Amino acid sequence: MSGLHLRAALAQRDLDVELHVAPGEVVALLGPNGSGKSTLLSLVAGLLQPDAGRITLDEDVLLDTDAGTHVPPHRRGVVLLAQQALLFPHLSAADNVAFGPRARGRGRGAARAEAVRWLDAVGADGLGARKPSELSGGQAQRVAVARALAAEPRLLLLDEPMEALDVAAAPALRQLLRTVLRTQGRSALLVTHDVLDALVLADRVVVLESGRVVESGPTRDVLSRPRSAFAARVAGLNLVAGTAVEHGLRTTDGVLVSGTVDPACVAGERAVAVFSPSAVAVHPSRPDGSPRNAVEVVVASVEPRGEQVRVRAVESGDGAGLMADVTVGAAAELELVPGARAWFAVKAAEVVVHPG
Ligand SMILES: Nc1ncnc2c1ncn2[C@@H]1O[C@H](COP(=O)(O)OP(=O)(O)OP(=O)(O)O)[C@@H](O)[C@H]1O
Repeated sequence: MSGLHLRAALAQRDLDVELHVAPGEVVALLGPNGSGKSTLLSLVAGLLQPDAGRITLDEDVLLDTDAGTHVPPHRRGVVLLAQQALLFPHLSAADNVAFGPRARGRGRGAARAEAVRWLDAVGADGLGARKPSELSGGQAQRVAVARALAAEPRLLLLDEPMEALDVAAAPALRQLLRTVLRTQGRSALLVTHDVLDALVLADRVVVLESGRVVESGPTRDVLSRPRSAFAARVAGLNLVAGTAVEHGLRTTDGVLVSGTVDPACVAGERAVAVFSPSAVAVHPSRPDGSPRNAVEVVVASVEPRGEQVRVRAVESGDGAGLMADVTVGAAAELELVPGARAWFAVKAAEVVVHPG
């Protein structure tokens, strides 16, 4: 058995969960407030004890309530990166990062050298001499990431690491985490409220509701075809997979989807185009005029959603499974019923292409 295996029940938090993170896998935990996401991370980190359960990481038993095993947090080989950077206030940034290597028995010089390397890797070079009180929120979070990674955890626990950052700083940290998690094949369990974090960082999504796993699967499947109420609420986005090209992506069927390309995309590598169903216009025939992404679809279903109706395309062809939100009037006028043909169009400005 390898990777993380967890089975835990904690009545006080109404939690009863089984979870697996494979070696090198990044799993995003999604769920409403109070669904138990942070509690789960605390159990893995060893900050909380379940009433009953067993947690193993690779060949090590971290917890076994039957056998009375409880490995303390600092000997679990896991690191928890919280919303707030939680750096040691009296140590410089470099000493904060060197703390992990020192704890692993590295000499002062070697630990320092590792700290410099990690600060460099997270784009915080030049900040090593500063105390945490002299860092901005974004800088402190970068240093915290460096400190977490320098500890060489077997599993990285991320509790909404982007939450405390302003909107301007979040994309840079997201990209940094992506680079680190992908290139180094790190295993991680990521708690997030943000679909984009899950999409960009995670291989798999696990949805918690009321302390139970209600859905799990590859990120794109869960986000594009959500089965749980929560996933449907947070996701419900159109996702089109393909390969990044200069101004968008190309699907495996050769269809070009134009959009704004995230700078983290590399041409020729896997990417996913994301756009909201409300950005999709529906036409009876091929729309002309401004350059748009347009595809002919066969309507699979038409479901009321408040003031609007959601039109879903059949699961085959170029526009497989795409969704469009239109007014009730438009749906009637266009005679959008299952089996009908229609054109879905979305402006390039409404499409964002992310690494996939
Ligand atoms: N320190 C605590 N003491 C007692 N109960 C707690 C404590 N922290 C959380 N809980 C309860 O445990 C349950 C799970 O909470 P938890 O914080 O794990 O949820 P979460 O999914 O991380 O929520 P959020 O998205 O709001 O951070 C909730 O019912 C919550 O009220």
